[in-house]
Amino acid sequence: MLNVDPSSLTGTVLAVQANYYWVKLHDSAVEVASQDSQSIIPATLLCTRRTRLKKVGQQVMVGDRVRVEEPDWAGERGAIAQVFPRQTELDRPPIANADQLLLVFALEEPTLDPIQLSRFLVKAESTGLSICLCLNKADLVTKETQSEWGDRLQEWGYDPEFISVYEQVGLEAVQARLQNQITVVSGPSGVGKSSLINHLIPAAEMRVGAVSGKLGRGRHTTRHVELFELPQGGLLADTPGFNQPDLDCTPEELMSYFPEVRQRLAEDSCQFSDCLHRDEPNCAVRGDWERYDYYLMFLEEAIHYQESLEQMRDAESTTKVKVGEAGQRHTEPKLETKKYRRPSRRSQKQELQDWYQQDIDELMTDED
Ligand SMILES: Nc1nc2c(ncn2[C@@H]2O[C@H](COP(=O)(O)OP(=O)(O)OP(=O)(O)O)[C@@H](O)[C@H]2O)c(=O)[nH]1
Ligand SMILES: [Zn+2]
Repeated sequence: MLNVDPSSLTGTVLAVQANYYWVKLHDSAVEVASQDSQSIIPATLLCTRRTRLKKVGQQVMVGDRVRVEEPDWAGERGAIAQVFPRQTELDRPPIANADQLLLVFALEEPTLDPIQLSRFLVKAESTGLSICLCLNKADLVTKETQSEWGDRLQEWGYDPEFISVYEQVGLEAVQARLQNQITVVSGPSGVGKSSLINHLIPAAEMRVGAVSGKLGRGRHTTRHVELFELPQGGLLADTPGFNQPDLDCTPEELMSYFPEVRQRLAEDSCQFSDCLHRDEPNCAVRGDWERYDYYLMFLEEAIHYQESLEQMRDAESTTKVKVGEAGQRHTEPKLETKKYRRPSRRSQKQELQDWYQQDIDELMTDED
């Protein structure tokens, strides 16, 4: 008979497969349980979800902190009885309570492209998580190139780690930034994400990897999300975060994703509250900061995005749902709504940006 305080048995969901959840018990829970039980307390339990949770539609995500009931220590089983409120929630990959993104780029092979990097940074900013930027393959560039990039990125508002997985340089600093955090890895293809992950998570820790197969190639094809334990504490999602750097943000959102804009608006304000920082008079943001042109380029995209949102909204309000005889629903246009179409305005910048997008899409296409 167990005397464990039922509320103390908490853990974090590391992986989800069908209706099963791999829950890593929190150290405190293991400690309490060990005092009360003769059995060896396993580090992870394979859990089901209580019917009660299913009934209220409570989903369980990787990263969720949960309370487990009715542990079967010998069988290493349990049941999730409660999901604690989430601090953060990512869509792609679906992960709860992530603290930060580990954005990995290479200095060479492929050559660091400031526009592609900015695109990823903007996307990373849009998650609201903190960003740890790692520039890998430092072995391929000179110290001067590294310090140039270092200064440049400081100006952008970032504090990158220069690393070389090959030469094992800078990896302790990365480890320190991952400690006790839930981190999601992201970055374009070929920059060394897998190499870095394999370094950070020793093979011995990959036991849970049996859930999804080995970490490494193939992890992209499964679209399976799993958190791995870092030896010094903390969890790392093996699935690279967003691979599609479509910005999908409105102009207003976009500006908040540039540290340079945030900083300028904290010190001063524009004459117009809805200033897009393009050519409006008395703008506090427009200026000779390096990424201002990228801002303008992404702004075009954000404006298009907003327009497409508005068009969708218009389309919704110009159709009505009809219910047919058999109860089937279909939409048909409402009468007498005036139709207006915006002239498609494709500036040079937009074309340039499309070109980059195409480039990135090609880069992003996995082998699967
Ligand atoms: N010179 C150098 N090459 C590296 C370094 N780290 C990784 N590489 C090489 O870069 C290539 C890509 O590494 P991966 O770890 O597969 O990169 P990835 O980001 O996981 O790539 P995808 O699986 O396509 O997303 C491989 O040939 C690695 O051996 C490094 O520090 N220096
Ligand atoms: Zn402005």
